[in-house]
Amino acid sequence: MPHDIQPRLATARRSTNLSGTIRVPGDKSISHRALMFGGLAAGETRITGLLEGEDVLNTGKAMQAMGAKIEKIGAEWIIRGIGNGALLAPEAPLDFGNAGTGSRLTMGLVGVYDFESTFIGDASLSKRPMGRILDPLRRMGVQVKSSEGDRLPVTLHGPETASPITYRVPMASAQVKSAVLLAGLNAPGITTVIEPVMTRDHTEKMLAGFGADLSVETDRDGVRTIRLQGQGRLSGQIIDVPGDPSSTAFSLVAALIVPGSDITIRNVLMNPTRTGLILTLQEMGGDIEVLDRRLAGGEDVADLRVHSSALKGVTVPAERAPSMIDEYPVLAVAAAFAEGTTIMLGLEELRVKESDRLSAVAEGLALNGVDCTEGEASLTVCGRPDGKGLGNAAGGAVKTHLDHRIAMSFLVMGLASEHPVAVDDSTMIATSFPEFFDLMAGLGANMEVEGRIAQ
Ligand SMILES: O=C(O)C1=C[C@@H](OP(=O)(O)O)[C@@H](O)[C@H](O)C1
Ligand SMILES: C=C(OP(=O)(O)O)C(=O)O
Repeated sequence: MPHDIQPRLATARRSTNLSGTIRVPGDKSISHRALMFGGLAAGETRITGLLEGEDVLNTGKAMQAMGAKIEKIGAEWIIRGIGNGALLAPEAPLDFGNAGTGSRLTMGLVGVYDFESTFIGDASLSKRPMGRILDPLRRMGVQVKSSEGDRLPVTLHGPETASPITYRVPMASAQVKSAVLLAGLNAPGITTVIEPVMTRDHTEKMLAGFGADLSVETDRDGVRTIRLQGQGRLSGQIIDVPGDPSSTAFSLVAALIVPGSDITIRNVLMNPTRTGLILTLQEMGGDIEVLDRRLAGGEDVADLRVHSSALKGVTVPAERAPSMIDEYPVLAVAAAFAEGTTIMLGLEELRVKESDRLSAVAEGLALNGVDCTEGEASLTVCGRPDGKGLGNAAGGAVKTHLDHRIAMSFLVMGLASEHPVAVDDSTMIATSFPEFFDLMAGLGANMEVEGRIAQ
């Protein structure tokens, strides 16, 4: 587990001419759901392209603890599911490590069962708010024991029969939407989720693919109403997981800011609920060609060809936040190399990720010489296109707070800064992107991980 491993300092240094063709690992959101729904559905699910990051593997372990059979044969993951409504009581607490998605979706999935399930995680996950999931579960009749402020550890015990609810999601969160829908799978009747702001729609699409009786209606204002008929049959599927756009973001921004770069990233998920970063970087003047757009397993995918570009500052509207919520740290890095000012709005959800990403980014930028201002829910970054003076000549390391995206984003920053950029811990990168260092090195990026304990 990453939280038992000694932190490892990592440093990135100025690089030139990144080049080559890569494939990033499978999408994390789809991978979690593939294991969950495959573990729940009757019959066999076969998955290729699964992200083998620690977050996703913890979801697999939780499904095994509740009765699913999961094995890897060659490149394929083969799941024998237990059948909707038939999960077994886990004998020990379910440990989700660093993963908000794994823990929150599983709370919905199993919390409504008439037995006890306990959820634990690492120091980062234990600080994150779980009330957003526990409130709708309480309304469905679930008894909840939680730590102060509705944090982990959490123990749930569902009623004999869960009550289906109508729930308006109070914040833009695919995890909350998904948890309520998954709870609805085991409640008789129709569970309705109203989503005022659209977030990633993998749960809806994939549940329908597994055979759930689910409908989505969108009104003129874009408010979505998702209705799920509970206690239906789900059956095993064949899933090929496309490349993760959130992992793609790091090599994409690196190629834009490192002079002389020309890279291609193959098989990237282009679901429109996930492409806000690409749109924003294109608006900033980023040369990103979207090639061979195609449909694979019900999802849009494409290859991206990226050349280094002179970027300019833009204002990123609040409405775009859900489609790029995990990409703001690396967008802030791109903004540090853009001409002029970039203003990012609608960032309140960044405060409750693996770290308070808004303050972690602002502190890391300031440590490395970038002029930036942290607002309550906004970030303003004044760029320096040639990277002159950026980085930390004294070797000061960015505090990553157990947050993989902070670690990877600042390592990307070091590739175009005059001075090196160091991060205090790179072990968490394995939660979402174990191949990060190898892929970046293959493109010619100058990064190193030290085998010593960070300060
Ligand atoms: O549903 C998902 O797979 C995810 C939803 C988002 O979280 P929120 O629902 O908290 O916005 C995102 O940040 C996370 O990485 C993955
Ligand atoms: C927020 C993230 O994940 P999670 O909520 O699953 O921990 C992320 O991967 O950036």
